[in-house]
Amino acid sequence: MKILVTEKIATKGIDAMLQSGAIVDEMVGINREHLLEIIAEYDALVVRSVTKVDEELYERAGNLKVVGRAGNGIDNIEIEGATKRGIIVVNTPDANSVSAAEMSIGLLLASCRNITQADALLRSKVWDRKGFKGIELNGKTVGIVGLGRIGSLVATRLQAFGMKTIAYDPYITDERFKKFGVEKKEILEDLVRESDFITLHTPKTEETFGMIGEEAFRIAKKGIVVVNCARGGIVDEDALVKAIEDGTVAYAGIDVLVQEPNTTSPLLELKNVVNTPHLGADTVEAQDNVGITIAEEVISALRGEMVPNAVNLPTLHHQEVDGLRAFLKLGETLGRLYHQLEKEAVKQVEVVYSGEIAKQETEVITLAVLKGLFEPVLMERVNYVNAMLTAKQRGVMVTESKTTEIGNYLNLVQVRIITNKKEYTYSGTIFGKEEPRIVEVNGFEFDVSPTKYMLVAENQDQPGMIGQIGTLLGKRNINIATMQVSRNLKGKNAMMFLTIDSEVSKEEKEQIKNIDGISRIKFIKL
Ligand SMILES: NC(=O)C1=CN([C@@H]2O[C@H](COP(=O)(O)OP(=O)(O)OC[C@H]3O[C@@H](n4cnc5c(N)ncnc54)[C@H](O)[C@@H]3O)[C@@H](O)[C@H]2O)C=CC1
Ligand SMILES: O=C(O)C(=O)COP(=O)(O)O
Repeated sequence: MKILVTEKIATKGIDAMLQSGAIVDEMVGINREHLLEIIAEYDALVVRSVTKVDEELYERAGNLKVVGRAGNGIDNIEIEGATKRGIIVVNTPDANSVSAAEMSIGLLLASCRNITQADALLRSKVWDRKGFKGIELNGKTVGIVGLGRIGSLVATRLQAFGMKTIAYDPYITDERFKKFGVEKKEILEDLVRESDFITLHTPKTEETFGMIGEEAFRIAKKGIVVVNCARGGIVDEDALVKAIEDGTVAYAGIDVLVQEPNTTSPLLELKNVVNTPHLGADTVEAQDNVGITIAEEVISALRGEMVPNAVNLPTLHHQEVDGLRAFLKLGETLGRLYHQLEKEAVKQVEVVYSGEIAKQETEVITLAVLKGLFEPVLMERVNYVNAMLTAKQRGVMVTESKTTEIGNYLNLVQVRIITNKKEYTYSGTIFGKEEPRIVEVNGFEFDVSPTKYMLVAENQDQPGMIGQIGTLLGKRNINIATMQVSRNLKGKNAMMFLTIDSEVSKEEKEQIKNIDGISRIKFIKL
């Protein structure tokens, strides 16, 4: 495993990657041309907010499997290109939230109490207490745009300063507003009109870019304070400069700019703005946390394990991932069974979840089914990241259905594969905590612990069949671990499911096929 790190991350993070046996090349500040030249050598790339991870880079990165963003915002990473190629993108969304929230409050206080200006004057040997009269937070209204991880931390902290907290975030529930004691504003304009302070905590998206601009400053109270510790451009920089010059904005605290690095922004010239060079996440605690977390995630992702913070996978929490591991294995096994047993083009895949499992977030199990279904037959890499996209590209309709009713099993996952000719079904369950079992194939019931080598035979339900196959395998020194027979209608068809300890040669397969009464035999290798 070769990992390239292009931006400074904590030593603890690098050590964690090395301890896992990976080769880690730290090339902090590597230039673009050099990066494009060498990226093909690497399995994983670890970046912060500076390195652009885009189509051009993916085109050159033939071995890349994981992009690790040591931090939160992923606006420097093109997700679609990664998804298409099955490259998993992971980040550490929680690891630096507290630091970013504290920085936002720091900027707010520093700007409205003229702390940096006063400090600069005193350093120039002038003791002057005039001209620095600030404003208090107590009793004022702060408008928080985006009540996510950081916005909510800012809210509860500013409440301790005696501030009224209002927020605009149309994408979260009323319960979340209540939980944090924040008054909900249905429209941004209302928030802008009522706020004495506005602090931004949204991601940079088409919708949020420039959301605080000329129009907002036209309706804002005179003398407001604006803090942007989220992403450059969420507050329109030109409009902000104008609003500061005409007195609408009394103070601003700015940690992020559209163009970074940047030493020429007009905001740097304005005395009532406190500017910092994107330092929101720069604390010992946040960086240690980010470094260790990203190392663990990148290593897990390289090992093909589920990572809770994968950006291009369904959102899962740590406990959920742990609880689903056995189901992922089961889903993949059921998907694989189809292609080893049948050859017809798949039109539709329906995954039916019954019992306890139906209460959980099952999307990722469906991805495991698709991974199992497509991976063995496609040249390109198919994994959790691009399995759904692969299905779409192949015109395969994927549906999920759920019932919490418990039948014969506490949990049941049934995969229905529909082709132009017929429907095939494969069902499985989890026994105990971790043990996947195949319990049904095309209407025949079993209880099979899947193993690497298996043999499935369809035969006439007549005496002597089991004996003949058993004798033949025995003669060839192929040990049968388990053998089960299931029949649908007495005297008609039966299906045999054998788990065996070793592979079966071509010649042996032919011999079994020739046994009288066997209509079909398939060898399965998981
Ligand atoms: N300056 C720095 O060093 C740091 C900056 N950040 C940035 O802080 C920002 C917030 O991060 P988190 O709180 O972790 O994100 P989050 O995803 O937890 O929260 C963002 C919130 O914004 C809301 N939102 C999205 N579009 C919106 C819209 N159009 N109008 C109103 N609300 C909208 C979402 O519903 C969500 O609740 C991000 O831009 C992130 O990149 C994060 C860490 C450090
Ligand atoms: O985590 C984030 O979103 C940040 O903005 C921090 O960026 P950085 O890792 O300090 O370049």
